[in-house]
Amino acid sequence: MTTPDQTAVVAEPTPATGPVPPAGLVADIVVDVGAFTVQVSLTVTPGEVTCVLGPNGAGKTTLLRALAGLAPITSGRIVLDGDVLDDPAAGVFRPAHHRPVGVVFQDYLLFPHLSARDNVAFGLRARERTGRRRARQLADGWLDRFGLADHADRRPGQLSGGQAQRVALARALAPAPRLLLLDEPLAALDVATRSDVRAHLARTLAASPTPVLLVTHDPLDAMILADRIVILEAGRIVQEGPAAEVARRPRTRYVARLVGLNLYAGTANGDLVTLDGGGQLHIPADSPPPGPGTAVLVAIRPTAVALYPDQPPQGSPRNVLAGPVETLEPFGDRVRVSIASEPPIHADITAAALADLRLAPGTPVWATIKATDLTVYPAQDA
Ligand SMILES: Nc1ncnc2c1ncn2[C@@H]1O[C@H](COP(=O)(O)OP(=O)(O)OP(=O)(O)O)[C@@H](O)[C@H]1O
Repeated sequence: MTTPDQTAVVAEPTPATGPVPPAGLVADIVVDVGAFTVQVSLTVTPGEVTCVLGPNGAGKTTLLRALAGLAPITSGRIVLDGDVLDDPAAGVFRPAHHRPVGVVFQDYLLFPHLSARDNVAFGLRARERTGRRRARQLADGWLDRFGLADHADRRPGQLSGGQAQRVALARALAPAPRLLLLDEPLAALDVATRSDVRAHLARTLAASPTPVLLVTHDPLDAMILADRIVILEAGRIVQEGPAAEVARRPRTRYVARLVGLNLYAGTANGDLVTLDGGGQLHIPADSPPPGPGTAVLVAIRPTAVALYPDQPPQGSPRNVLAGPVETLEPFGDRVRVSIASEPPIHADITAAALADLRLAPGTPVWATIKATDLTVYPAQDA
């Protein structure tokens, strides 16, 4: 029950405030470079790491350059923590050096004539107007945190690739940017260094409240570093979501290849899907059947595909495909066999199975997949 005293407290008028702008990045932009157009709508919230994945020429770098203020947008708006950085219709354009945005490109772009300390201090002095002495002290703190205290006096040419990458990250983070943009930050590193630096990057980004947009070609980077994945193809976002969801239900062939799945588009009728590219697949009868004529995607893990040298006996509710082996490639601890069947399919088999089957390009082979190993989902987002 409410006493009169409590009512008086609750009834105290609160000052009117305007709507609180969303924190983090909100971008809805069109960018034209030559004949190519990037058109995306994107948000990144504080503390979130979003990875942008896409094939060569998809527009990933163009997107990052626009957000950094290094390329003008044609139309739309870029808003960071409620501050409008770009809005050509309103005549707003905040130049790159006045944006609270940290940028790390794959070739680091460290100043070759400056020590690691002065490279990091440069970022602080440029953005924060920090005095030289103070900037160097702060830079030493960052280098220490990144395990580089002993390398502060070295120039970039005296650092390994991994160390230089950490200096670049320290330089970008030191001025406390409100958005961090990373363009293929691990691409220039050799395989061994890459996994160390990836682990360091994962720890650093997880501990940072700064929203991060990271461009990569490498699905492993995305799976390890990202809270959310955005797939860019031909300048458009074709899929976005948590990494596990994107991996489980790819919406394009590019994504399916990226996460190592077979993917087919087709039309469902009961428990049979007629594929757009030719062929049919039996889908699980017990799953809720898509309505007749529904456009669906069917995903199959290559490890769920069993191979036989001869036609397997009929009977069980399996899909049976036949065709010659097209290619054989090592894939992790298995061998990926691509078969020119209808539809074409990839199977991942062990080296022992490969030896048993005596497969080579051109060998005829039968592939079976249980209906229960097919994942079926609507081709359009619900
Ligand atoms: N300054 C420019 N003038 C004309 N076209 C450009 C310019 N910059 C980029 N492009 C074109 O825009 C498209 C997207 O390029 P962008 O570098 O953004 O792709 P990307 O996804 O980063 O590719 P990659 O993975 O190969 O680095 C490409 O077709 C490229 O040729």
